[in-house]
Amino acid sequence: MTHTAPKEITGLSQKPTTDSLFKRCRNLSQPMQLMARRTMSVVSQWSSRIFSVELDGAESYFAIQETRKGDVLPEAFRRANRDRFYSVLVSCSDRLRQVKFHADLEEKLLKALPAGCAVDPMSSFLPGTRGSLIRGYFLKASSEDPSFSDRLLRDLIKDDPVLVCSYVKCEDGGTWTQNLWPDAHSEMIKTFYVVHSEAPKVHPSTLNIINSDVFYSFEEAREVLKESSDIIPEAASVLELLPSRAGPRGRPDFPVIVIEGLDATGKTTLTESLKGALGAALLRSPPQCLSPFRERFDQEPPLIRRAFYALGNYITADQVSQEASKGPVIVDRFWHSTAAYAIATAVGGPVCNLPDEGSELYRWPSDLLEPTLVVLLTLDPEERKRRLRDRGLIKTEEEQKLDHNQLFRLKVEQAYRRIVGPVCVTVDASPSADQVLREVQLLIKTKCHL
Ligand SMILES: Nc1ncnc2c1ncn2[C@@H]1O[C@H](COP(=O)(O)OP(=O)(O)OP(=O)(O)O)[C@@H](O)[C@H]1O
Ligand SMILES: Nc1ccn([C@H]2C[C@H](O)[C@@H](COP(=O)(O)O)O2)c(=O)n1
Repeated sequence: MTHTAPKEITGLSQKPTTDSLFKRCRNLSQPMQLMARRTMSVVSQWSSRIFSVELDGAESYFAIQETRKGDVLPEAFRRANRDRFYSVLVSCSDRLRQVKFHADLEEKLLKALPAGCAVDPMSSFLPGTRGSLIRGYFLKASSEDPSFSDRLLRDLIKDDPVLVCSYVKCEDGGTWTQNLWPDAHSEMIKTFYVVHSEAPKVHPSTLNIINSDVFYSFEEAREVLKESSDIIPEAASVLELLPSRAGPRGRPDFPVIVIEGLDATGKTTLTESLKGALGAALLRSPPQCLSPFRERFDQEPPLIRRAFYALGNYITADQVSQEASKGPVIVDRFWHSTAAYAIATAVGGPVCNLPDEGSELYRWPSDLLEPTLVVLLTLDPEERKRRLRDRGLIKTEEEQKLDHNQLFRLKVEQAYRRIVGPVCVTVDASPSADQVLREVQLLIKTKCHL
């Protein structure tokens, strides 16, 4: 089968040596050098990458090849009746700049692109390689003015940490080429043929979870806040509230019981009752002292938001240690919530995309106090919705959103159950508040001898 290379790439494939690229890097400012080095390291393994485009919530994968072998068109290229696509992937050695830029990119693209363009989330990764996932968007250009998108992306690539590719249909229509554009630091342009790729065995988002979504040590989470303090003044205030290091993990004198569950499963009701019934101290994570900063961190990308919640657990752990030398302690949410919500958010799609049971992603942080018992309250979704409505915090239009989020809630609940470390017991929270209290008291008696 014959294929004519698309015009824009003909004659541009002079590839400079790695050495000449490094030399060029040395003439750049330090942040630019870092950016260039990161780009080079990503580009050096470009042809081994798999690309994933999210279309209507489902992922379509494609690989790239230097020579044309077979023409199974990836889903992303089959659907729309367009003749041009682009990908914009964010890659930068400064992780804060990377996540902040990515967080703003979709809006930036949608604002700038002409009407009729579509922007879908996409990512690229090296199968099985931890930390290799980079995220961005797949653009379907408007056929009315294709040169507009070209110009926009050429401007973007000049100063911003992005790798841009255009996708052009081969003249015989059988397949498409991916053309990796040169950026500000290189003259490389590479052309590949796109081919369908099967879904990887493990969902690609799991490759970047460690220290991006879930933090397994105090130091790793604190480092993110330290890096953020230049751009987020509140981060400096949170750093001041932190203990100097993770507290000792020795067994507390009195039992520490954590109550976990989705919102409106009855945690507040139960923890208040347990406090009275057991004469226990009641603590929560995030702790009260972080309340003034929570709203601010909830607006940040996952890297920063999750580091904030992770650190909240260490502050609570310190308070727990002190209280547990005097009597039993009840804790409203702790590390299970931090990890389960983070994993469920990071992993798109259905429950089967979650890391398998036994995955290292569900391990308890080695430097965090282990509770004696974790009680996970579960509730039928309809009853939970009824309780939310009765509580007055739900409006009719929000119910639709809740239904839509049902998949997310299923993932949170599964992730909760898969976390290993302290003993975690599931309790059905649908009986009356008194009955739930009695059941949990019995559990505490059996497991904590209290
Ligand atoms: N066992 C129960 N039976 C019926 N209603 C209950 C029960 N437990 C709690 N509720 C009611 O359900 C609503 C949610 O309960 P609660 O605030 O304790 O949940 P929560 O898990 O702490 O929620 P959130 O995480 O959103 O703070 C409240 O109106 C509460 O009175
Ligand atoms: N220890 C914690 C407590 C809470 N979170 C996050 C997870 C959810 O996004 C949200 C739920 O809290 P609520 O609205 O019920 O107060 O907060 C966490 O990550 N870690």
